[in-house]
Amino acid sequence: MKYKSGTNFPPDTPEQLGVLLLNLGTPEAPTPSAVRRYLAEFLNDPRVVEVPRPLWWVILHGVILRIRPARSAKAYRAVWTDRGSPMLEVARRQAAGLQERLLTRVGPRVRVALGMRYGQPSVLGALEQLRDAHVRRLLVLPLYPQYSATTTASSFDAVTDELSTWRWLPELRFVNQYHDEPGYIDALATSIRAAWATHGQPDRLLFSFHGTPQRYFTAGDPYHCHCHKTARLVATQLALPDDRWLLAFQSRIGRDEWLQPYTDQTLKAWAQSGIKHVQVIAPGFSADCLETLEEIAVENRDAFLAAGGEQYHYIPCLNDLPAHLDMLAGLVQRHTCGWPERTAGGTSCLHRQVAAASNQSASAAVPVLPGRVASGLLAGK
Ligand SMILES: C=CC1=C(C)c2cc3[nH]c(cc4nc(cc5[nH]c(cc1n2)c(C)c5CCC(=O)O)C(CCC(=O)O)=C4C)c(C)c3C=C
Ligand SMILES: [Fe+2]
Ligand SMILES: [Fe+2]
Repeated sequence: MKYKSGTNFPPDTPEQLGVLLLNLGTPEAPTPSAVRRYLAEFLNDPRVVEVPRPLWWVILHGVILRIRPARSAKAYRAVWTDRGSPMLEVARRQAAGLQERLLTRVGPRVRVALGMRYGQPSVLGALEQLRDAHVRRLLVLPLYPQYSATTTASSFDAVTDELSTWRWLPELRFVNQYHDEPGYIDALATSIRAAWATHGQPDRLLFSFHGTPQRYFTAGDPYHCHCHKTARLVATQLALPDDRWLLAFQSRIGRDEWLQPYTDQTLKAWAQSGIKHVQVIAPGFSADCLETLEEIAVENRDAFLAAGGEQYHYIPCLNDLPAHLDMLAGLVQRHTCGWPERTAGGTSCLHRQVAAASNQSASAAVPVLPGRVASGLLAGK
């Protein structure tokens, strides 16, 4: 048969709400061969590298995949732990923490699965896991606060490519971005305040975001604007004067112009101009990874100190901080709002049942719907 099916369920099997948590992915090992496999998949994605395919194939296989894997593997070795790649380890904790919160807030019929856009655990495996748990409504949540076609849209492609091979599709919703979500801004501001409490206020705070080629921005990608809005909202919440912070873009690859200013050049210029104490936060990364733990926390630190800087502090990503997971759970609740649930007796809109339940109890507190997926109905926590 052309289209795939999952397990058959008896007619009264309760349906589940599924949350597919996605992140970029990471190599399986910090070795040149594993990194080559990872980069071959990642850099072959037309959302990431918008260059005509035949030309890109020659550059990728003829040059990049011959040189970069060994260099990147060395960097990966510097951040690898006994538990593997930091990004994957954090992602597992994020998925478990989100599952736990949703079980409490939403009810027993909600499943969280983790998928990586490139590598393992795969998007395919995560979708199959949810399908086999009888998920009939699926919320896809890519862990990229700022929308970019290179990341967010690429996650969408991976999900829909797989779903296009299925016979019975779930209902589908997709979180596009959460760059100005109040809980996210609060969590970032809280992390920065904690760094100030430990190290004092720096001369400058740098918000460093992963870069993208400038031409993607010119072509209409909103990523640059989302990054700026995130940084501005955090700075406003901290009441930081404009001359005490800046936004910059890191991780540039190749010779094309990428979004500016560049993180490494900015830090070096600051040190050379006599700025002694900086703190760097990377709000676009939902989990610490190679780009934060090696590039920001080691490489850029060394460069800043070598250029005359004296104090350099990297403020970790939100990772599995309770405030981060609470924000993600709230986001899931809001984005699943109004989803009706199919019950044994037919389809019923839980909105109406919640309204009825809260009419009965004047407190209108979080309504308890035993045995049902109250999913988005309990929006706003
Ligand atoms: C070549 C183009 C790349 C674009 C465009 C790009 C955008 C982009 N990436 C992230 C997040 C991450 N990128 C990470 C690693 C990484 N990124 C690229 C290339 C592009 N990224 C490469 C080749 C690599 C691999 C490492 C290397 O060889 O330098 C990671 C870390 C993954 C890990 O295993 O820890 C993250 C996270 C975003 C958010 C983004 C656009 C907005
Ligand atoms: Fe990247
Ligand atoms: Fe990098």
